[in-house]
Amino acid sequence: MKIAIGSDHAGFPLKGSVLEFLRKEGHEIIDFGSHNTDPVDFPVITKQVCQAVLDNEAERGIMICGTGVGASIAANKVPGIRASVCHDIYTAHQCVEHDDVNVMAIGAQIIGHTVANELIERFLSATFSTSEEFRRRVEMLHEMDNSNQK
Ligand SMILES: O=C(CO)[C@H](O)[C@H](O)[C@H](O)COP(=O)(O)O
Repeated sequence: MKIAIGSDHAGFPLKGSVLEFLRKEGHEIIDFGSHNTDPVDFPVITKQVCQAVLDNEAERGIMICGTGVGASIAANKVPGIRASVCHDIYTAHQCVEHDDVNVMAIGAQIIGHTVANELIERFLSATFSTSEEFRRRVEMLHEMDNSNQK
């Protein structure tokens, strides 16, 4: 799968092991930085990751900040993006199955690399349900995106 990934300075320490894991699993990666621990504002990198998903350069996005919170807030402001902080296994797959989440946010100050890799594996292997109820709800989210753009 093609994955767009990014972090801020707080997420950078976890990004290395995540990149290694993604490569080992055979994923194609677009890395939008950060490439060191110099302070960088998470909305800047988050927007780039989200744009790559919207442009179909990547099928899913992964953002790593300190807590995952700032990145998920920023990503959810981009029309067409549905983002979630995923710090437990159930959320990591259910958010895709029910809500068609396309950007996962994780916090390097909250979880370690082993948990991060397992969460990412569950997120990437999940697929959106074909059930009408979930499709209907995500369609409502699209409508909210469109009305907010006006
Ligand atoms: O977690 C974050 C936002 O939700 C950020 O990654 C930062 O860790 C957090 O905002 C703290 O900022 P700082 O510049 O690292 O002190």
